[in-house]
Amino acid sequence: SALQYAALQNTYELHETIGSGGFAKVKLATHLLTGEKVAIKIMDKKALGDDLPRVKIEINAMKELRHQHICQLMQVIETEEKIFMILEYCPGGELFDYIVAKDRLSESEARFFFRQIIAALCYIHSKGYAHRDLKPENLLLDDNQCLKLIDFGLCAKPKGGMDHLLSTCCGSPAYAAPELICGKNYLGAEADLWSMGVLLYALLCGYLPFDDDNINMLYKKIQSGKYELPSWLSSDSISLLNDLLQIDPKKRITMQQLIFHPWVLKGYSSAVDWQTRYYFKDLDRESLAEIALYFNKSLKEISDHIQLWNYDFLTATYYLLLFMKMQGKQPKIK
Ligand SMILES: CN(C)C[C@H]1CC[C@H](N2C(=O)N(C)Cc3cnc4ccc(-c5cc(Cl)c(O)c(Cl)c5)nc4c32)CC1
Repeated sequence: SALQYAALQNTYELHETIGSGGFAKVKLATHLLTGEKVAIKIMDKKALGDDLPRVKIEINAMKELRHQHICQLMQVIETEEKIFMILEYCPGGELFDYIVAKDRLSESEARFFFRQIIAALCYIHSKGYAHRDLKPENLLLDDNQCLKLIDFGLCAKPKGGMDHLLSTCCGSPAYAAPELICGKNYLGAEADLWSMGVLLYALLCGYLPFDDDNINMLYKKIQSGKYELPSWLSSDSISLLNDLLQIDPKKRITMQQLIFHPWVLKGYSSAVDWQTRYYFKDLDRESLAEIALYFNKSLKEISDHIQLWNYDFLTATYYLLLFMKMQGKQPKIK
């Protein structure tokens, strides 16, 4: 009811529900100061129960990750009952639906998207995170064919760094690496690379390499590492799939090799440019000035506040003005 969302009053105008994921509801909303659209993930703490830690993991991870192919977390609001995550809006919806609508993608379109997925994962791994739930449902499209990775509820940041073994068996079975489903300790990065192989297969074929209604049969198929090669796959695609879908994680291609793989380079003049394009060393003066003007504060006061990265309303306003500027719009407050 409207009362429940008092926390959003005068800052966001809520619109329709655009999706729901397990214990969350995602609503479209408008950030009133800028008029920009956002997605608000709304969770009820009681309903979350022992899933609450997953939400904290997702929030803490997303606060550290800033990248053109990761859905940006902009603000977090916590009340007695609710947690609200204000997120970058992705009007294009799920990559999953895009593939289904096209049946399957051409090799060049699959490459166009797969290079973006490589960039996102390469960046996440460089920050010491493994995603662990890679699948087309967790890759959204913005309004110019850019992919945005979402759902960091299962991500892991191993204490001892990325060469530290993980043990939790998680993620969606059809995308899970063999070493992960047979309960062995595994490396997050290696498991993500297997999932990228399953994802690439889904992009190129329009269906999954390993699939079965019976979970045990599914596990057997995954552990066999055998999958069908439809006639339309080029030999280059087959060789990359083979490199990614290696049962033995030590034989699986690494991220560093992947960004230079011939299939990934084909038709492009350069390797995958995976570094973040979001520059936060110094803050954007134009966006700061716009906020300072509106709140009648000094530039220094606003700059000092934004530098705290509290993920409050000012953080969201700053992110949205910055994104407006990156889209070539005037970063203006209404
Ligand atoms: C199948 N999933 C487990 C949930 C599903 C919920 C709706 C969502 N969505 C849609 O399904 N559109 C069709 C529109 C849409 C537009 N912008 C979005 C922006 C962010 C998110 C988002 C959702 C969740 Cl659960 C997150 O954890 C994060 Cl980090 C981000 N979802 C969006 C979203 C896609 C995913």
